[in-house]
Amino acid sequence: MTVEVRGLAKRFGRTTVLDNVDLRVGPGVTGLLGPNGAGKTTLLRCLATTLAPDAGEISAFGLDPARHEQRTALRRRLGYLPQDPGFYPHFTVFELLDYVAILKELTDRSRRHREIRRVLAEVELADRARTKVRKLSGGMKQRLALAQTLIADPDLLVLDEPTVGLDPEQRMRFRALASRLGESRTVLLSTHQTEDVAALCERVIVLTAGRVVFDGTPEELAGVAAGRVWISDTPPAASTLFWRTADGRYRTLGECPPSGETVAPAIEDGYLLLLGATSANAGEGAA
Ligand SMILES: Nc1ncnc2c1ncn2[C@@H]1O[C@H](COP(=O)(O)OP(=O)(O)OP(=O)(O)O)[C@@H](O)[C@H]1O
Repeated sequence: MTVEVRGLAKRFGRTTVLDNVDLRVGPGVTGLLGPNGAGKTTLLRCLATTLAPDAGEISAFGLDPARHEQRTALRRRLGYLPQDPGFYPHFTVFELLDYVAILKELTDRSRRHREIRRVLAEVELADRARTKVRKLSGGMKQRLALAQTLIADPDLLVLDEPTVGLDPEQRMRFRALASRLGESRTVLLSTHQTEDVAALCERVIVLTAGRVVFDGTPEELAGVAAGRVWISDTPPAASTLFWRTADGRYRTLGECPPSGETVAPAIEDGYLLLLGATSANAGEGAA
């Protein structure tokens, strides 16, 4: 396993944000799902060595980020896409990547510039190399953030909501890139997009209130809702989650509606059931 986490705990003030998290993540693409505030970013920050946990152990490539020298060695093998990458707005795209590449110890100028051209091509920003960062669109900034993550070809990629702000074409390109990387590297990404998990991840971990509540394949997550997704001509009781589909029928998650027929569940259904969300939005579906 690339990453092993045991008994990880983190509090901010009185709030327990990570509560005894155990994880093992190996090569391939693993998705981290969880509602807002579940602790995903906090967990990824601990793995990316930007935040020290209060308790527990992390080992990545056998290295312990709590130890200074091992932390440095780990950072050499790590690419981290933070949720809010702070960019210097007056840098050009190329200057910014050059700066990051220097921090990543690419000291040879021509090798470094080759590497920058490589990552710019990966995220389709080659034609923006001379553009100031402040002039990029939101989606382009996100791709620039991804580009800096790829510099020096890290073995472990920790990506916090990498598809936020990407248009559909760029999301597809990201999936292609991430799955290619996942063939030989370890990619751990957080997302709210269950479609990305379905399309891309071999494994999915669900975190809620700082605890791992599911760890399995996307199919197994969908399977949580097996026999609990229905299509019917009449709306169900208002206490279940349902909506009217384009063909005028009702899709219900949870209790069987009158004369309902079961349909195959999606990952999102399993995820929502796991979070106990079937009555949280009761009746909204009829709107
Ligand atoms: N530096 C901090 N100081 C205080 N509280 C924090 C800090 N960072 C995170 N938190 C709190 O920790 C909890 C978990 O936050 P975190 O950002 O890890 O969640 P998340 O699962 O990534 O959420 P989202 O999906 O909204 O990005 C939240 O209650 C948040 O307010």
